[in-house]
Amino acid sequence: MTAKILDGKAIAQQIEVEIHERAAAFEARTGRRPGLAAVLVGDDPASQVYVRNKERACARVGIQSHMHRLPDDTTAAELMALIAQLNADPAVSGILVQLPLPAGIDPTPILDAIDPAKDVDCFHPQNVGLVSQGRPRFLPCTPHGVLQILHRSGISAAGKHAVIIGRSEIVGKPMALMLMQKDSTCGSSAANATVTVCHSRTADMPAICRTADILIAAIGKPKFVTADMVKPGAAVIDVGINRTDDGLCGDVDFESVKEVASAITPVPGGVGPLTVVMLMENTLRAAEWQAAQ
Ligand SMILES: NC(=O)C1=CN([C@@H]2O[C@H](COP(=O)(O)OP(=O)(O)OC[C@H]3O[C@@H](n4cnc5c(N)ncnc54)[C@H](OP(=O)(O)O)[C@@H]3O)[C@@H](O)[C@H]2O)C=CC1
Ligand SMILES: Nc1nc(=O)c2c([nH]1)NC[C@@H]1CN(c3ccc(C(=O)N[C@@H](CCC(=O)O)C(=O)O)cc3)C=[N+]21
Ligand SMILES: [Mg+2]
Repeated sequence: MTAKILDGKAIAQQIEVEIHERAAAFEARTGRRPGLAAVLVGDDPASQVYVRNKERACARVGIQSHMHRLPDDTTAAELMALIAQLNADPAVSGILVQLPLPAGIDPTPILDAIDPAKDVDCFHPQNVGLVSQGRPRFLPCTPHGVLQILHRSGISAAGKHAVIIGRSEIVGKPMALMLMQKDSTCGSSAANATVTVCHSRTADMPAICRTADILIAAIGKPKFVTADMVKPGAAVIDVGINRTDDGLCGDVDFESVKEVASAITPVPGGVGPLTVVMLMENTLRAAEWQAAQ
């Protein structure tokens, strides 16, 4: 079997059209644009790329982007002062602090200081709690993007065994929460999957992965998932983005796994573009709620 390639870029473009229309309606109704403040501290090259992609997406869908590029010797106190200013600014609907922060700054108090109503990454404990309880205010961008890829490709997760490799707060853990939800929480079909989460302490991981109908890799290790770890006919979602000497690659060994899987996301052009567009959705959602207050 040769897998169907799930074109994340094309799916993201479809969703962008929908968001563009909603953003235009918002502007017509309120006389102002939704605004996204992005804070980038330091000069990490990957972060520069991601933030630039987010800025460009804002321009395409009709969201005003407010960029804050700060030097890598910025202090935690300076960052806290900026967050307070953005929290109070009515032109700012959503706030994103790009991770990782420079080594000297603990991200937790910074992220916790973001107004939960503007927390478009869905990192604030209040928003994570709401997702966990199945009554989300925002949905975390990358896991939401993965669900959109599945939904818009006609791959139902209901009753399936979904195996996630990785338990980070940004990808693996919220992915598990969303896939196990009973009811529809994201405007796509209810997930209703049976979920297993693997991590670096998991014993006999290849055997667990081979039982997955849907295998989601969020590890951060190039080509970690090989064909022998994949059940024939499984859908494989590659969240990983690794910069190697041969360029960008995912956590999945695409060339071998595509011969076993029924569907697979490429890197680039898979999950990444969905992460960006779901951030746009959250920013618009934030603006709509704030306008209704
Ligand atoms: N496409 C997109 O939009 C996004 C892509 N990414 C990419 O996804 C990848 C993962 O990101 P992120 O979740 O932030 O990464 P983290 O480094 O925070 O988490 C990696 C996870 O993988 C687990 N892991 C590491 N090595 C192994 C191993 N040998 N066997 C099993 N599990 C292992 C870790 O286990 P343990 O917890 O035990 O340490 C951890 O839970 C990265 O490549 C990142 O660049 C991230 C965010 C968005
Ligand atoms: N506060 C915060 N929120 C995040 O959502 C966040 C973050 N910090 N830190 C880093 C990770 C990673 N991430 C990506 C965003 C866009 C692409 C993306 O646009 N990818 C394209 C292009 C990739 C490229 O050219 O490098 C693709 O996969 O096709 C990827 C990954 C968001 N993250
Ligand atoms: Mg990708």
